[in-house]
Amino acid sequence: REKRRVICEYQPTPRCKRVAKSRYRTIDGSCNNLKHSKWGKSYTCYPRFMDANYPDGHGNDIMNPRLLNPRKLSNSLFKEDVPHKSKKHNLMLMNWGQILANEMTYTSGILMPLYFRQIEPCCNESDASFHPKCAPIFIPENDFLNKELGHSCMNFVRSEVCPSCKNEPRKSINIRTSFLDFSIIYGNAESDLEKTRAYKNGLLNMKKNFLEDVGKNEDGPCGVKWRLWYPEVKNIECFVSGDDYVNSNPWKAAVQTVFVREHNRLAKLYRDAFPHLNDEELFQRARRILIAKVQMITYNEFLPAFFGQNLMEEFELAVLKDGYTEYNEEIDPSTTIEFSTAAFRAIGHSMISSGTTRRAANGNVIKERIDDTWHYVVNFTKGRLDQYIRGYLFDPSNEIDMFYEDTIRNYFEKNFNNIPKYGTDMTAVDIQRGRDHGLPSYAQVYEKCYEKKIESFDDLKGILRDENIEKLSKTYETAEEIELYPGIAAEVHVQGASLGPVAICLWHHHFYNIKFGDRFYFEHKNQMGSLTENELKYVRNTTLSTIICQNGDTFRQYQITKNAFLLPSSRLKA
Ligand code: HEM
Repeated sequence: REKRRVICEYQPTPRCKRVAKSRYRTIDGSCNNLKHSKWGKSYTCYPRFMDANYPDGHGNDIMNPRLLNPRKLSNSLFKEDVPHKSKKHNLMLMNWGQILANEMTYTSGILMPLYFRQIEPCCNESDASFHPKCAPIFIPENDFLNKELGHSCMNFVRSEVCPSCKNEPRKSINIRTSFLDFSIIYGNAESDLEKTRAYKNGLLNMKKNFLEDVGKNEDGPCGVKWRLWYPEVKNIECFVSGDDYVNSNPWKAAVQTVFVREHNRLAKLYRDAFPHLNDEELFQRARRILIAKVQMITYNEFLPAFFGQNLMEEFELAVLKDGYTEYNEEIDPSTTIEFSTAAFRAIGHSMISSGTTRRAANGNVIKERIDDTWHYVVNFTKGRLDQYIRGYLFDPSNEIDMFYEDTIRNYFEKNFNNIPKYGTDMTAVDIQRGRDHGLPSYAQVYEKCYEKKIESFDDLKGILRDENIEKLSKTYETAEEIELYPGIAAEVHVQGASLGPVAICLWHHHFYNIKFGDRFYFEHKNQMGSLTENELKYVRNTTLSTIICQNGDTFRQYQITKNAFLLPSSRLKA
């Protein structure tokens, strides 16, 4: 019976008696909410903001004959005519977004097959016709990927189904905790701690100030995978952290390294002050403060760049100057599938720029295109940490709009598996993923958020940009059918914000819930893990730039803008 229950519920319900009085959060997010012990936990089914919208009602078949092929949509809606670089924000903002994305959401089954091609034959017609996990994206004959590079099909493997005993439409699994608990460093299962902790003085595992380079061991956690990706490179190195995705690119690995160093700096401070504390206590204390700092950066620096200060206040997302906030045990903090598959992704992916560099302290700029370094961190060697970070501080992110770089749309994963010029279109994949996950349409979400119906393309005036309404009216038969991902990318930004109305609604819903529905959120009072007034004051002084300064190799505070997400003014030297 127990086995049946596990399969039905996907995961058994954790019991909280043992941890209810702990001042530290569990590693897998369980028992954060003591009444609903699975809320926000890792390895749970994604809840939905709205009912599923599958053409067959269940999600076994995602083909909707009324919708265009995702690659055709990508070509007609997202093609970049001119580069749209931000004048205000740098790539560090994009990078923090990616860090948060990997932190709060990781859908089981999506990245492995995409990269490792475990189900390679999705593009083999005979297999595609019977393999239930395949939903390949066919490339039209007149498309240059087909005509010039000879690729007629893009691999697409559906995400894992979350087991359920209910007769309900298909759901997917979130491997991550939904909380901002820096599980990308600590992991989200007890077993992850074995690879991330040193089990000495509360420290995380480092080797010569880098994340542990276990990848050199071919049978180690990354050796096997990396050999599949880059068969031509011998003894490939990669980093080991709570999340394999640390190896997504060297810039992300550099920022994560800075935070691992910060954990160890905090552990050392605690050890100096309280030499009698054991390894476990030192580790948990450092982890508790590091997580608080990550939440501070997110709510005080990252989110205002998108909402603007007025909406931050109105939505109760702004960090208080003093005093405490209150936890609400009725709020479910779980990441919804709409937020992960469309709202956060559409915004983040439009900010990606391939104009990436690393920059030496003497001003030398080394161009290192992001599409050449995807999942290739071997260039991140000793002495280059500051260079990568400086690159992201000085290079602009792309504007949030409907133009996605060719790098993203045509050449994503181009050097995987040694296939020359292989091109995948991440935007087409994103659209197909929305269908895989049965997302509601843009109009359905708009109506739920604002209680107003969208019944014609005219109704979209002022909500979507005019030029985007024009493009969308040529690709969708009706305004009601516009999908959530393209709809969000097409929005007019609300005054004072960098997001449109539906993005704001879904971001607000998410970031409000993971603040007030997280018992350990750093500003909450009267909880087991609440910070003391002094601790809170200390954390409220945190900025990303101070963390970079304290943990980079040679950075000085004057070299970084106070808000590390803003492009430096001309008075600052590289
Ligand atoms: C270097 C930059 C980035 C790369 C290479 C990248 C790549 C990817 C890929 C390959 C996927 C999975 C696609 C699929 O099969 O469905 C994905 C998912 C996602 N991305 Fe990004 N991304 C980047 C930056 C960002 C940023 C800046 C954000 C947000 C601000 C973001 C948010 C997301 C989200 C929320 C998902 C869904 C995750 C999941 O469901 O597991 N990404 N990204």
